[in-house]
This record gives sequence, C-alpha cells and structure tokens, in this order.
Amino acid sequence: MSVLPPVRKDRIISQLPKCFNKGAALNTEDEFHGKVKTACLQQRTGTVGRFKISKVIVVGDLAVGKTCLINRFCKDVFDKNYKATIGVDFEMERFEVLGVPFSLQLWDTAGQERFKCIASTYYRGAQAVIIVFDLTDVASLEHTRQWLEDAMKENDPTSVLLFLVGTKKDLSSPAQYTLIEQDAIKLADQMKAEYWAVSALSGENVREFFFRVASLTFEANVLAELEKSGSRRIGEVVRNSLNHLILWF
Ligand SMILES: Nc1nc2c(ncn2[C@@H]2O[C@H](COP(=O)(O)OP(=O)(O)OP(=O)(O)O)[C@@H](O)[C@H]2O)c(=O)[nH]1
Ligand SMILES: [Mg+2]
Repeated sequence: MSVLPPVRKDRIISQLPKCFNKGAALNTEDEFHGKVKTACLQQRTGTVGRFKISKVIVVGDLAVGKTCLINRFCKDVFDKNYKATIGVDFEMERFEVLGVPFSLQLWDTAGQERFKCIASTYYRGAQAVIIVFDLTDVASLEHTRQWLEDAMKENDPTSVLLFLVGTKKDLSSPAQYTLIEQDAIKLADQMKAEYWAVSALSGENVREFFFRVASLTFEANVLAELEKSGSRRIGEVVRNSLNHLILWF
C-alpha cells in the first residue's frame, strides 16, 4: 500500500489569500466562508468525498507563458527557451486548506493552433479556468475571449471559476503595464474573472496567485458538497460520481 507523504509545509493554507485587484476579483472577503470554516473544523467535508481534488485548465495563445507559470509554481524553475507544449501536460499539486487535504490537477494545454484540437478534449469538467495572456502583447489579451468561449463549450459556466492572468510582468515597462492593465481589468470584469499579473521569471505573484486559485476552488467545492448533503434526507438513496447507488445517512 502506498502512503502519500505529508503535504509540503509551504502548501498549507489557513487564511483566505487576498485578491490581486479589488476592481476585478471573484470575491473581496477577508476570510473563508463561515460555513466552510465550520465544516472544516468539524472535518464534516469528508462526509461526501474524503479525497478532494479539483481540475484546473490553463489556456491561452502560444508562448504567452502558461508552461513557465506552472513550472515556476510546481517546480520552482524557469526556462528561457521556448518549448511548445504538444497537446497537454499535467501537474498535480497538493495543498492543505483549513486542515483538509486538497489537490489541484493542473492541465497545461497547447496554445498552438495545430494542437488545439487535442487540447480541447481535456477541457471538460474543469472547476477553474485560467486564461493566460502576455502583458507585452495586446493581441494575446484580445484573444482571451475566444479561449474563454472554447473552454466554456465544454463546461458549466455557472460553476466554473475564471482567472485572467497577465504574464511576463518583468518585461513590461510601467507605462505599458498601466495601459494594458486597464483593458485587462475591464475584460476580466465582463468575463466575471479574477485578474492577476505575474512573472514566471522573477516569481512575482506566482505563489500568491496559485494559493488564491486553490483557496477559491476549495471553498466552492466544499460549499457545493454542503449544499448537496444538506438537501439530502436520512435514508435517501443517491448515486455517487461512479454511478454506484449509495445509502445516505
Ligand atoms: N521574461 C519572461 N519570459 C517568460 C515568462 N514566462 C514565459 N516566458 C518565456 O516565454 C516563452 C514561452 O513560454 P511558455 O511557458 O513555453 O509558453 P506557453 O504559453 O506554454 O506556450 P505553448 O505551450 O506553445 O502554448 C519562453 O521562451 C519563456 O521563457 C516571464 O514571466 N518572463
Ligand atoms: Mg506550454
């Protein structure tokens, strides 16, 4: 039997991390939802699914920096040479949120047109979508609408959390940054996405961003489970995700 090692000390989240910009945030609360905190304290979240995991897809134009962003967070490395992702890559990152083990399945998709067809077959069932653009390339920001539309064809827009992330912050001058940020915030607001600006090269905001993704998907995941379990009655027979009949008590 294989036993997972404990979650890394720098992946433990006990407070809701702050948003990047209050003008384009999924929420501006200071703390986790009260119901979520209580459930985690009582470890009630385990009643529905003990092993919590959320699927996150990362999309955006070619060479905007999707792979570098993931690699900076998961492996703390940066490669200045461009190696196109072919189809999709996958990383699993384990956290502990409010004392509960939680994993993010990060799907790094290809931005190149010729691989889009393969990559899009992995879009389904995402709890969060990270749409990436390059802060030094306005066209890549304009294309984010199309990436969103494609990702949403395979997902339920009412339950997916959206993040709009500008990369390569180290390369943009303050004047260039201010200009593109205005447009990005406007767009994030229209998409109902949370806006972030990061640099995989320097690491600026990378950890903060992924902690925010982990925290908000965890919170949404627990709230959905509480809602489901609350609407069930004792003795009720339900189907679980594997389509097995189970007795609810
Ligand atoms: N200066 C700087 N360069 C970056 C940053 N992030 C990525 N790059 C560079 O941009 C290029 C493309 O990065 P990738 O992460 O491979 O881009 P991608 O979005 O995964 O590209 P596809 O897999 O083709 O879709 C590489 O040469 C990286 O070194 C950053 O934050 N700063
Ligand atoms: Mg890539």
